Amino acid sequence: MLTGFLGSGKTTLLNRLLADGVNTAVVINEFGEMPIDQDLLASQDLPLTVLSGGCLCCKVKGALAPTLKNLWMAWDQAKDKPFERMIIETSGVASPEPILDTLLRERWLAGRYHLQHVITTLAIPSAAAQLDSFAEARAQVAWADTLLLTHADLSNADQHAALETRLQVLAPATPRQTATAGDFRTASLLTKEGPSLRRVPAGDPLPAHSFRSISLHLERAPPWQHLQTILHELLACHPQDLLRVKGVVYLAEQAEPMVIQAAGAQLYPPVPLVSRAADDGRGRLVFIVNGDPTALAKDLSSAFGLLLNPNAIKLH
Ligand SMILES: Nc1nc2c(ncn2[C@@H]2O[C@H](COP(=O)(O)OP(=O)(O)OP(=O)(O)O)[C@@H](O)[C@H]2O)c(=O)[nH]1
Repeated sequence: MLTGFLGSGKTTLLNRLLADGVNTAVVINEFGEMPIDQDLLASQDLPLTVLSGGCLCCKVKGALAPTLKNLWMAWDQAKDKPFERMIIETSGVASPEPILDTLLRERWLAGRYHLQHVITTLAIPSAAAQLDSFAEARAQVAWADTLLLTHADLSNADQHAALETRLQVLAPATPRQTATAGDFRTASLLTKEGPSLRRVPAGDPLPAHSFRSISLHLERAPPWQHLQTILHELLACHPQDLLRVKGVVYLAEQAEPMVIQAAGAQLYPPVPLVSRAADDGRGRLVFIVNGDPTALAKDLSSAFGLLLNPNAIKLH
């Protein structure tokens, strides 16, 4: 299971893990109503289930057991086994407990699947602040078998030290690895076994999330400079509430669709999309917000203006 806060590098790690050629079934959980992650997978030719529009720990928790049962049935009945392992990528705001509760306590599943390893990604520049602010981020660290510290190339010594101080308190004994620019040593991650006896979650109901998502479709292709300016301004105006931007858009100067990503204050350069699961020729952007999303929705509407259809902005 891969977990870790918004934008910390789960999908990047997933792509690295999938590159080893082992047949893998993937279950991706996305908080946003409009899923993006499946388009970001380098390999599209695998058993893939996307559970979107909420977290596996709450809104879509009920979908996990049936999904895993269906995948197991397909595996069991196939002559040529379609996969040898499964990777579950949780949403960035999911608490791992209810997911582990399903995996470890559901008798049918626990008798057929073995939970090998829980990996939690933490982006060094932003993780200490996220751990201070969000119980979900602390739970992701608490349940990890391995902590993978990412974005080392964008971090400085102070950020590293601040995170180390927090981890010494939250998970002093959990092994850690550091990665630079997505250069994960995946072979050593995959051969690791989790604990032979696992702590079983208490199963208590969790407090409700404070997170919401906004999704929109772009009807026109903006030049990158225009889109970049809009996104920079939105990130600057909403430093506390706008946690993540993710999407696939068409740009005026580019034939192929481009992947757009921002996490915290960091806007990443757009990357051409290699292949796309479903292509309707329209750009899609998802914004994950902490707290009331109405102020951001208003700003999105005026910032994107003519690029949008009326009623194109959806709050969830
Ligand atoms: N510079 C740098 N960028 C990275 C690193 N790891 C990931 N990224 C970039 O960070 C952005 C977010 O990475 P993802 O792998 O999509 O993060 P995620 O945890 O899957 O995000 P969510 O699923 O939305 O929570 C992408 O633009 C990645 O290319 C890293 O170590 N260094």
